[in-house]
Amino acid sequence: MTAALGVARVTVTPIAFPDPPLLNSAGIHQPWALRAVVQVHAADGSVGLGETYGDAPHLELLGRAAAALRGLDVFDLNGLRERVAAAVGVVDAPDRHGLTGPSSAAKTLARVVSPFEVALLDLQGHATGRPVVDLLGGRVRDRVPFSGYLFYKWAAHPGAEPDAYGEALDPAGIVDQARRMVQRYGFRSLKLKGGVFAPDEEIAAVRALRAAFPEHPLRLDPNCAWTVETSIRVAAETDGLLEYLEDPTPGLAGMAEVAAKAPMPLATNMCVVEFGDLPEAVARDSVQVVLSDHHYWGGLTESARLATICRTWGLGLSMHSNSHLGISLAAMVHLGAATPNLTYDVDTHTPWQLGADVLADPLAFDGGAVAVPDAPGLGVTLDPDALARMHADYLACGIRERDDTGYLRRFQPGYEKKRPRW
Ligand SMILES: O=C([O-])C(=O)C[C@H](O)[C@@H](O)C(=O)[O-]
Ligand SMILES: [Mg+2]
Repeated sequence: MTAALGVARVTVTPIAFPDPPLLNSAGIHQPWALRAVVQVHAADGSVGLGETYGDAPHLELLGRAAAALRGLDVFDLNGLRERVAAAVGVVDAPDRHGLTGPSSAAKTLARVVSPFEVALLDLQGHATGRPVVDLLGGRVRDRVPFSGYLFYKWAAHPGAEPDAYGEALDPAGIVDQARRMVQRYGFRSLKLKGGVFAPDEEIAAVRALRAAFPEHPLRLDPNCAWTVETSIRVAAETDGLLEYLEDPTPGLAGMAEVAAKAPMPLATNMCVVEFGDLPEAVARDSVQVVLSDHHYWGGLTESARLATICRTWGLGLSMHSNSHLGISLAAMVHLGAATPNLTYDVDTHTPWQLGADVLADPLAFDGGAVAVPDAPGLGVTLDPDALARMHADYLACGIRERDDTGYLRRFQPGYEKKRPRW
């Protein structure tokens, strides 16, 4: 038997990168998105990478976990979970925007474990000479398909220069954005982030997308901005237009009421957000598609277990995404490639990072898909200069917690986050 490979030390580096003014049901993205890069250094000098949220309360918990990992065998993922659970304790650290649904101690713990688990898998890959996809069960596809993620947005943050995508505040703006995104990345399905304008305006945008892209499967996600009644009405009016309707209304009970009448499947990354949510969701038939997200489901191996549960209960499966960089994209690609029942194209914010990355060799999109790397581990390499620059941006930007609502309130003082709003 080969000797265990122990963790020598762990670093967690908070970083920031420019984020366009994207609107959602919580408000608007701030000028900087926060992330944290985890580097797990093994005793043989190899380094595993992970990426996660960079909000201050989360960073504090990451620090506690990082301090507890010395000597852990990089193959001992159960040991990782035990150590992190002991270091973190029972803590519930919700995010302010609420775009990933309710928080709990179990979900908080899963969020803290995740980047370390990805980094250990990266290390396992380096130790064995195998890509992470092989450690997750082997590849069932060579390319992972993504959907183009469309947002209502301002042309620029107030006082700043417009970004490359410009303004999108009506159906024509959304169609124009979709054209640019499809042209540049080749996406073959499209998701509109809704919950920003009154439902009829968003239905009009979906109709305009259908007219401009007759072959692209479409999705609409208002992040729980609608009542049950509004959701049922919108579902009826978008019959035949959407491959799924994502999180129209809050909660498993409300979603079940909508699902009973909606002509299309309902998807969620807001009401099934941890394993404990699944029994009720299945019993009520609240959702037909689960959007996993390794950042809050506890990492890649736990997300693969979620996929098995979805298959058992006949649930569709895809992946949720919020602002992320290339380490997370690589992790999503390996997971997507190892998941037989990935039934829909995966979400990604990659176009919205406008080229920023911490990697020397970010994975590229071709025909809307990303080829699964063959190199050992995640198959990506950190760019230490980029990391240092983005850490300096973190120190200088002054943002310590994502707050879409507070930022919008600066420009629209009466703005309130309401779920449901309509
Ligand atoms: O429900 C979703 O798809 C998201 O929450 C995705 C992103 O978080 C997005 O809404 C955002 O960041 O504004
Ligand atoms: Mg969603």
